[in-house]
Amino acid sequence: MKVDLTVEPLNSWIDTSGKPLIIAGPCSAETEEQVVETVRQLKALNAVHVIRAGVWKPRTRPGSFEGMGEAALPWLQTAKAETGLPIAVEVATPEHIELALKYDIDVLWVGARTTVNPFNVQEIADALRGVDVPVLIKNPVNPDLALWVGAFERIAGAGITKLAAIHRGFATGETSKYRNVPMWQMAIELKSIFPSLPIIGDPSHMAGKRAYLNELSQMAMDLNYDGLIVESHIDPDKAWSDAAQQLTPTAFGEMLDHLEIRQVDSPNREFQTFMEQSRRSIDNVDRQMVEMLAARMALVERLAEYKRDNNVTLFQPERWKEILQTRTETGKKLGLYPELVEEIYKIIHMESIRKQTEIMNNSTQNA
Ligand SMILES: O=C(O)C(=O)C[C@]1(C(=O)O)C=C[C@@H](O)C=C1
Repeated sequence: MKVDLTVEPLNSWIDTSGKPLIIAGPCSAETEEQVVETVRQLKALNAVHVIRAGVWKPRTRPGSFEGMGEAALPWLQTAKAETGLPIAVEVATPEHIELALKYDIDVLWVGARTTVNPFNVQEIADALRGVDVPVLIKNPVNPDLALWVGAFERIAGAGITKLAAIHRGFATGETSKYRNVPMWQMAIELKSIFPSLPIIGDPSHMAGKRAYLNELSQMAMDLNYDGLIVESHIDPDKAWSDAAQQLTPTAFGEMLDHLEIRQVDSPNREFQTFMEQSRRSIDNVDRQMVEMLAARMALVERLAEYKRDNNVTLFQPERWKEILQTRTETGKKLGLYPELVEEIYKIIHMESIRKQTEIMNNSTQNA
């Protein structure tokens, strides 16, 4: 999938002095005092560029706190007037957009529960036509890259060019220590489809618990993300939503201090030569791996023709079991994770079955 998107670089609409963009603020705006005090403390860190606050909260089940709605917007205006920090809120309907713009909200984000629904995203896109506002789009709740891509196409189609993605992790149904499984490869794939699209990590929603915020933020930085969006509350344990994953502004500042921000490259000559040589060696190994794969496939093809002529099924459970066991054992002895070898062999085996099916079906047609 290769698509074109017009994206203005982040630094054209927000000055971060070359540092990663830091967005922070409470999960929900609860009271004027809570909003203003949180924003004051975040401003004092001297590291936050944009304030986030949930005003309309999509909740899985009715009956829980669904946000203060329009009443909270003047509090955000007060916090902005006092600190000079721009404000971001989540919008899910055309009415939210109208109200957010009426109260001078600077940045809008589309939530994970909205990105899943193309009708909803299109309504938002239509409401944004003719408006020049930065829009951040969270990944859909489920790991469906096309929905995320489609949301960008719809919003960009309405003329929005100040765009960024928020990677908040996915509900996969698997058990994980995280609330939402990061699936980092989804963001990497999005970035290869839209190379100029900035990606912002949302460790709060991935983690679900503040204990995991450090490691997830570091991972996002190591993957060269353009920024972080983190939930911070003056009294997290008393927060009306997402209490377990919010940090006090002070704890958030400490976390930021401990983050290692690495550079994409180094001008050091020795480093450059070493990288150059290592990459040539990797190229060599990779070529051999691909040649080996092709050699294996050629063997499978011959074997499939024999199976076809002798009327034998292509899937051989006992042999497959033996392959998985022996290959993961060999890998383990060489220091490879068994899961890695297993995943690679599952793909190879499926391709082998696909190729054999093709050969068998061809015979039926030719017969
Ligand atoms: O050994 C076979 O019978 C094959 O068809 C080859 C192969 C493989 O790719 O290694 C493919 C399918 C079977 O389930 C087991 C193994």
